[in-house]
Amino acid sequence: MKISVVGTGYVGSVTAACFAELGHEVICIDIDEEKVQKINDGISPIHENGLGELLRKHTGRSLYATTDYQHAIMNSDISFICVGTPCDEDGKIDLTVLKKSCKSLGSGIGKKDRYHVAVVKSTVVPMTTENVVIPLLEKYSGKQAGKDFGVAMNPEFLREGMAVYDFMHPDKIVVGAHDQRSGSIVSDLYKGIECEVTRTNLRTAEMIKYANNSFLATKISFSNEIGNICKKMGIDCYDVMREVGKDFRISPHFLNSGAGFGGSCFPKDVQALVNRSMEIGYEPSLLRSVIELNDRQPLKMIELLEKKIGDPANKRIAVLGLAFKNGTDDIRESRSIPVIDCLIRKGAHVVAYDPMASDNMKRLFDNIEYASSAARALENAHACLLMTEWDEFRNLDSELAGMHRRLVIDGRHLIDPHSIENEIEYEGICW
Ligand SMILES: NC(=O)c1ccc[n+]([C@@H]2O[C@H](COP(=O)([O-])OP(=O)(O)OC[C@H]3O[C@@H](n4cnc5c(N)ncnc54)[C@H](O)[C@@H]3O)[C@@H](O)[C@H]2O)c1
Ligand SMILES: O=c1ccn([C@@H]2O[C@H](COP(=O)(O)OP(=O)(O)O[C@H]3O[C@H](CO)[C@@H](O)[C@H](O)[C@H]3O)[C@@H](O)[C@H]2O)c(=O)[nH]1
Repeated sequence: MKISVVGTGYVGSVTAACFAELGHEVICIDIDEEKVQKINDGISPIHENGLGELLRKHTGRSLYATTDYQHAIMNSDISFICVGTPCDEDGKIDLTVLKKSCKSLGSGIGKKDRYHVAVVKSTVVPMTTENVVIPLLEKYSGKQAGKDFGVAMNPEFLREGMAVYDFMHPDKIVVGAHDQRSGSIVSDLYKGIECEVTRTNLRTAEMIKYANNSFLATKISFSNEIGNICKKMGIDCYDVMREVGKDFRISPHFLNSGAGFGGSCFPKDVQALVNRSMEIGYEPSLLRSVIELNDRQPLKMIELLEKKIGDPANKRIAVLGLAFKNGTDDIRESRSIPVIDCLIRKGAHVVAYDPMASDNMKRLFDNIEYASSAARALENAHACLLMTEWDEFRNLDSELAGMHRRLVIDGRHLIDPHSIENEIEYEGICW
């Protein structure tokens, strides 16, 4: 099939490259000329395992990028909308970019005499496709959804760092459709991937994505709550959760207590669902607590630090890990951000290190020191805060020797407390 992908950020570039790998012809559309150029040069616009290889393999053959919506729509049969859907200041989903892309897509569909299917892949709160996307497409195309063009909603469940693998080996493929014909066209695109396609309606597909992310975020906040209670009683919560996870009804995944969840999805998606629930007259008290606990959790790192060293003012504090998780340079909603912010306000001298994300963090904090290695960051530091689950932080040893005080506060349970040598003081956020 001939596919166009609108928005070639994280999800868009992975979707485009993976559909090309499945044998489809793909045109990427973006308003960012730099991204378009990168894709046409076979360079990945984001840091993601395996994506560069796929783009090098398919660019110039079955895949290219353009800023020209009209050209892309004319030369494809299906368009996947993969633009960002952030939250505004009140936590409400911000559909500005989605609406703009629907306007351009609608105009393109209006000028076409062949059937075209518009597919929402962006995460949107339930009923957005029905109440916002379809009316805009109809308005700007002058055509009728279901009759002249098709509409579907196909949420994406990939994880950053594992995005290509997740796209090609999904647990589920969900296709919500306005009409049978669009649903079948979208489902057929996934032939070649070993996974059953679940067919449903538009709003159910939208809700599956929010329920999925909210449940995973709830598992993390639940584990953090148990971890905080365990810490107060001297119980090892990691021993506890390991046993809890053996229950097949629970599973061992996403039970790792720590400094909380970050990233471009969980925080904004749970928040958007809370907001949408309030709009329809339901108070989502559990989801609110999930967010509140997650907001408080990183500040526990500071509480532990102050308990150990007192006022951090003028003390050199090493923050190891800036990315929101390992395997990515993405710092969106990273739990390091509130920690660094708080340390700066308290007058500490912050020295940060991350194997990938320092350049991104420099755009947010240009008033802290950035080190080129963990060892450099730790030189003469009064404490080390471990914030991201990078493997290289699991075996810190000689690096700790240069510290002024060998105090490690572990926000990700990276170091086995039982393996700690005598001269190192260790505090786990939940241990
Ligand atoms: N990042 C993830 O891991 C992930 C996973 C699953 C779902 N999602 C969802 O997918 C959507 C996209 O997320 P993302 O992280 O890929 O976003 P992103 O910000 O990385 O990418 C969005 C892209 O859209 C482009 N864009 C902006 N305006 C445009 C327009 N008018 N026309 C065409 N392109 C335009 C931007 O230049 C950018 O390249 C969101 O709804 C998100 O919630 C993200
Ligand atoms: O036991 C755990 C597991 C994760 N995390 C944290 O949770 C956050 C998110 O991790 P992860 O889910 O691996 O990353 P994302 O790439 O944000 O992926 C999530 O968000 C995507 C966007 O919606 C979804 O598509 C994915 O299915 C969903 O896992 C990170 O800060 C992790 O440090 C924990 O604190 N404890």
